[in-house]
Amino acid sequence: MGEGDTPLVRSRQLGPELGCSDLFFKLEGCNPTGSFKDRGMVVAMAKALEERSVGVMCASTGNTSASAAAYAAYCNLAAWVLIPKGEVALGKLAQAMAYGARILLVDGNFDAALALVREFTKTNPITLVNSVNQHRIEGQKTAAFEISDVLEDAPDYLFIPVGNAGNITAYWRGFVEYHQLGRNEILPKMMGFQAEGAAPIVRGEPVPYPQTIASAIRIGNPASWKFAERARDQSGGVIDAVSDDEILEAYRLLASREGIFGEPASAASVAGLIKLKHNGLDLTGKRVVCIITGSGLKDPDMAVSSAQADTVEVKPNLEAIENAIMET
Ligand SMILES: Cc1ncc(COP(=O)(O)O)c(/C=C/C(=O)C(=O)O)c1O
Repeated sequence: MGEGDTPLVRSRQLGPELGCSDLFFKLEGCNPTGSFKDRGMVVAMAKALEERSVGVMCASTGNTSASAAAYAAYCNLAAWVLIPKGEVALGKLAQAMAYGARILLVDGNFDAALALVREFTKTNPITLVNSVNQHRIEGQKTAAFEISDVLEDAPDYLFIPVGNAGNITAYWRGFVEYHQLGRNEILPKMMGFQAEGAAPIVRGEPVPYPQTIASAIRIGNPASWKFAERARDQSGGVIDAVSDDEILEAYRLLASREGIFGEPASAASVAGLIKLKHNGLDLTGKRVVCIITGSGLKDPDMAVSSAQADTVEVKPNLEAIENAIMET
C-alpha cells in the first residue's frame, strides 16, 4: 500500500538553535495510515495470509489498530482491535472504524488489553499483530536502512519515542544488520524517551497506571522491554523520560518552527534532544536523527486544545480584514 520510503528532512531552525547543524527528522507520519506501524503491519499481514489465518488481532493505543484495520481491509481479512476505552485519540479511532475493524473497547489500559490478546491468540486461529510479532519488527527495521542509505552511514545519534519498545528494537536491529553487512561504518547511539508518567524502563519497574498526554506511549509494561535495554546498552545510548510539558513544547516547536505536525508521542524524541542539549550534550559536528513517528492529525483534540495560534472572527468585508491584519 506504499509504506516506507518516507522523507528524511533537514532541520532549518531547531537544529542550528540547538548547535546541531546536521539535525534531521524522519517523517513516519507519511506512511499510508499516518504512522510507522505500516512498515511492520504489511509484513505481519502478508504472513497472516500465508498462514491462512482467519483474521488478525491487536491491542493498541491507537496507531497499531488503525494500521491493522487498514491492511486487513486491503487483504480482506477480519481485524479485531482491543483499545483502552476512552484513551484513544480521535483520528485513530476514526481510522479503525472507517477501515471496518471490529472494535473492542476494553475497560482497562493498553497493558491489560495486550495481555488479553496474547492469551486469546494462543488458542484461536487469529494472528496477533502487535510488535511481539517479529514480522512487525522485521518490517520496521527498514527505516534504519532508509536513513543509512540517505546519509550514507548511520547517524551519530537516533532519538526515538518509546512505548511498547518495538520501534527502538527494530531500528537497532536494522542498524546492526547494516553495520554487519559493511553498509555502515558506525552504529548510532540509541536515545529513547518515555513520558515521565509512563516510564517503566526509566524507573526499572512496571507502571501500573501510566499517565501522559502522549496517549500513544501511555504504556506501563513494554512487551519489548529487554530488547530496548539491549539497544540502549549495546549502542551506548540512553532511555530517559520527558515531562508532558516538555513534550508539548517540542510538539509546538516542531509545528511552528519546522512545519512538521507530529502527534504528541512523536514529539517526545525532539523533547529528549532538547532536554539532553540543555543538560550539556555537545552535538557539534554530530549527525542527529529524530523519528517523528506519527502524524499530528491523529490527535486533533490535542492540536486544538494546545494551539497557541490566535484566531479572530471577522465580518465578511475588506475593512474587517484590514483591521484584523493590522492587529495581529
Ligand atoms: C505515534 C507513536 N509514537 C511512538 C510509539 C511507540 O512505539 P513503540 O515503542 O514501538 O510502541 C507509538 C506506539 C503505539 C502503540 O503501541 C500502539 O499503537 O498500540 C506510536 O503510535
